[in-house]
Order: sequence, then structure tokens, then C-alpha cells
Amino acid sequence: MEEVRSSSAWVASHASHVSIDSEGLEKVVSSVENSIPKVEWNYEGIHYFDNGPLTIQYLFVLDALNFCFWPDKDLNYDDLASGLKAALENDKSVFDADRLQKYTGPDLRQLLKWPRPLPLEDERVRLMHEVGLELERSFGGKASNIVESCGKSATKLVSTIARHFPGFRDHTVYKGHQVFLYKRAQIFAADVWGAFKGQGYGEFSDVGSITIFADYIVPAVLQQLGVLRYSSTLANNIESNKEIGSGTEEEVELRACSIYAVEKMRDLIQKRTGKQVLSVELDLWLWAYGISNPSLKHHRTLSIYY
Ligand SMILES: Nc1nc2c(c(CN[C@H]3C=C[C@H](O)[C@@H]3O)cn2[C@@H]2O[C@H](COP(=O)(O)O)[C@@H](O)[C@H]2O)c(=O)[nH]1
Repeated sequence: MEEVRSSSAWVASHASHVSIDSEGLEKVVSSVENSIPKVEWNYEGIHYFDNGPLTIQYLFVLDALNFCFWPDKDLNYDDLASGLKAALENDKSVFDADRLQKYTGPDLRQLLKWPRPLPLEDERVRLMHEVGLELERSFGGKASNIVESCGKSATKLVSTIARHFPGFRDHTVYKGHQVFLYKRAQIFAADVWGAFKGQGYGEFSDVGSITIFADYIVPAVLQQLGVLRYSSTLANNIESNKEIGSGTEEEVELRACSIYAVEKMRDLIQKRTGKQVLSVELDLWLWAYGISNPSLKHHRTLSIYY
């Protein structure tokens, strides 16, 4: 994802509220360069997997809805992944393209066995409809056909998804420049790769081109590790749970600087050890670390992208 990498680098070099601490970054790299903590995809055991196309349908619906859990303090990504898994195990047609177009908010709640309205529930429902409609219109109803049409290229998969599904078009304008972040589209490619262990549907010749997935957990981890530094105003706003508007300089910098910082970490590891590390692997390590520290304060932005 060259456009993600280069536009994030542009933001990092023009940032006003977030900076990358090279010494902090070097320290973190020194502590992990000889053995990057390996985190297995689905280490939590919460995802559906049957080694076939239904797994891809599940992952696509999952990543269409993989955003904004924090406004409900009890809701986590796990609830979504395991709720959708249970729904699919109970009824194999639950994510058929025609059915996706008909769900209502209460239906989705019932699917997930969630007792109250979900955060941004109307947006989640709208995105399910969008996915169902476009899958039916262009891909014979099956997300596996999107993957098959991409000739084992993760880059092509991300751009195909962004082209067909407006809800995955995670880009913005920062200081007059278009910035591409593509969190959910890239995480879908990484989920397919992880679930199928790089084989079959999960075989991508260019998995190294995917960047990290700029959500609200990874920036908080990078800041705690001393890789990112925030201006005092931004630090106070995050500390006091003040909402940070989507598309504000602060929000774009938090996400783009995280992507850029991990790319720098990856370059440094390669330079020092000669080893090629994938951003996907670094992401899973950082994310799992963040999730295991519930006291970690993260930025709060209402967004359908992450
Ligand atoms: N960077 C990054 N962000 C990720 C994930 C995942 C899950 N990936 C699965 C794939 C394989 C593993 O086994 C994981 O289970 C979710 N998120 C984001 O986190 C936030 C949820 O936080 P909380 O509210 O505490 O549940 C929310 O923005 C969500 O979109 C990831 O991998 N990387």
C-alpha cells in the first residue's frame, strides 16, 4: 500500500501535535529485534474458521463492522467476532448477500446477543446493506470471489475493496493533502492471510506491502512505549476522555504517525538484523499488548473506519 505509506510519511513530517521519538523507537527495536514477540492470529479463539469460502464471507462482514466499540464500556471487538461466529454456526445463511441487505438494528443486536443498541448502530446496519448489495451486484454474492479476483495480491485486494465498497474508503484530507489509511480494508486482507495461514485464499505474494491498521489501540501502545510523543494539549484531551473529532489534525496525526513509526521500526529491524519483519506481525503484537492492558487510555473519535 504505497499510498498509505507515503501519505502517512507526509503527515509525520508535517505534524503539529504528534511526533516520533527516534530514541524511543530505537529502544523498542533493541528490545525486540532478536525475537519479535510472535502472536498467533486468532490467539483468542474467537473467530469462525471452516477452511472455505464461508470463512471469507464471515471475515468480510466482521471487518465491515470492525469499528468503534469504546462508547459502550462493556463492548469489545471480541464480542463482535464471537457473536458473528455463533450466529454463523447457528445458521449458515446468516451472511448471504440478500439477507445482509435486510438487517435492522434490532436484528443485528439479536445476532450478537447484545442487550442494548450498539454504538453507531445505524451506520453498522447501513454498511451491512452496502456490503450485501455490492457483493450481489459485482461478486455473485460471495466475498471469496473478491479474493479470487485479486490474483494473490493483497494490494489489489485492498484497492478492489476500496473501489467497490464506499464504507471501506478510509481516507481524509490533511493540510490540503489526501491521506490514505485503509484500516478495515487492510485488516481484512491480513485476516484472510492469518486465518488461512498464508495458504489457499490466504496466499498473497505481497503481504509485506500491508501497513499496520491505524485504530485507537496501536497509537496508545506506541505512546506508552515511548515511540510517539503528544503535545500537552493532545495528551490532556486523551487523558480526560475528551472526544477528538474525525478528520481533525490531531486524529489524522495519531493514525498516520502510528503507521509511519511502525514502518520505521520495521526498516530499523531489517537494517540491524537483516531480517524482514511484516508490519502485520508488528501490528498483532502491538495490538495484543494494548488489549491486555485495559488501563491504557486511547483517543476517542466517533468513526466508522476504526
Ligand atoms: N491494529 C489493530 N486493530 C485491531 C485489530 C483487531 C482484531 N484483529 C484480530 C485479528 C487477529 C487477531 O486474533 C485479532 O483478534 C481489532 N482492532 C481494532 O481494535 C479496536 C478494538 O478495541 P476494543 O474496543 O478494546 O475491543 C477497534 O478499533 C478495532 O477495529 C488488530 O488486529 N489490529
